[in-house]
Amino acid sequence: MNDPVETAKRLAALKAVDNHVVDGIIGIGSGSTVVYAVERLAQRVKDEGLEVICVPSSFQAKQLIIQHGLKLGDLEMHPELKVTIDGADESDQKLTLIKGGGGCLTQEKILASCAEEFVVIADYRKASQNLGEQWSKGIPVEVIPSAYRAVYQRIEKMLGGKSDLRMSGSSKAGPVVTDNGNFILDWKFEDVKDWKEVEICLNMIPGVVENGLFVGMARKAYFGMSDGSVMERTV
Ligand SMILES: O=C[C@H](O)[C@H](O)[C@H](O)COP(=O)(O)O
Repeated sequence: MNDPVETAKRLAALKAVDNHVVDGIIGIGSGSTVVYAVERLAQRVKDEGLEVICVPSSFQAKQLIIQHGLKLGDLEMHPELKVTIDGADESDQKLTLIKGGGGCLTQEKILASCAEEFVVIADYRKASQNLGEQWSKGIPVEVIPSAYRAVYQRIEKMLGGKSDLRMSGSSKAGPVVTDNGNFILDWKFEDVKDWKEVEICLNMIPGVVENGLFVGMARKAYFGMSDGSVMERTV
């Protein structure tokens, strides 16, 4: 594999799966980095007889689990997870994360919250000192479709910045619809001092289902670097 970003994602995923996965129930995040984690999990199941049941955070994660022949579970059967492994769009020094670039933030946050340990895997482009340095698309906010304008206005009044309704692009006219049948606003923030306060404030707006700020949830992150090493952050 020659693409340095893909190599970095794979190295981070391998290390996280090797260091954190033992027999038990595993939460599977979404996105392109998680693909490598699922591949590694499948390999360990084959080579070592690892006994895992995987709980997906999205349609994509479910497909990955099935394609790799791993055991599929759900939160109703398994509300307590040993570890959840997931990617991120950006992480600051304290492992405050922006997630939801792929629109799966709500289930991802649920899986992160149900796990004894939440481990982040990402490539070097995602590691920042402060949020917003690398990720310029804003904080994803999942909203009930009928409330999107009302939420949009409330966010601007309360927190400033600007929101955009995420659109599907060329393959379908209209907005992105999440796995839950909702819309996504991408809120471009300005001057945030307290991320926890913002996370709570966003979720207090009626019509908001969840937002993509993960504050104080991750304790460990692995970032694949461009030189082939893996940088670890622990908080
Ligand atoms: O909704 C998507 C998720 O939050 C992903 O974990 C995030 O967008 C990172 O994805 P990737 O591993 O493709 O960079």
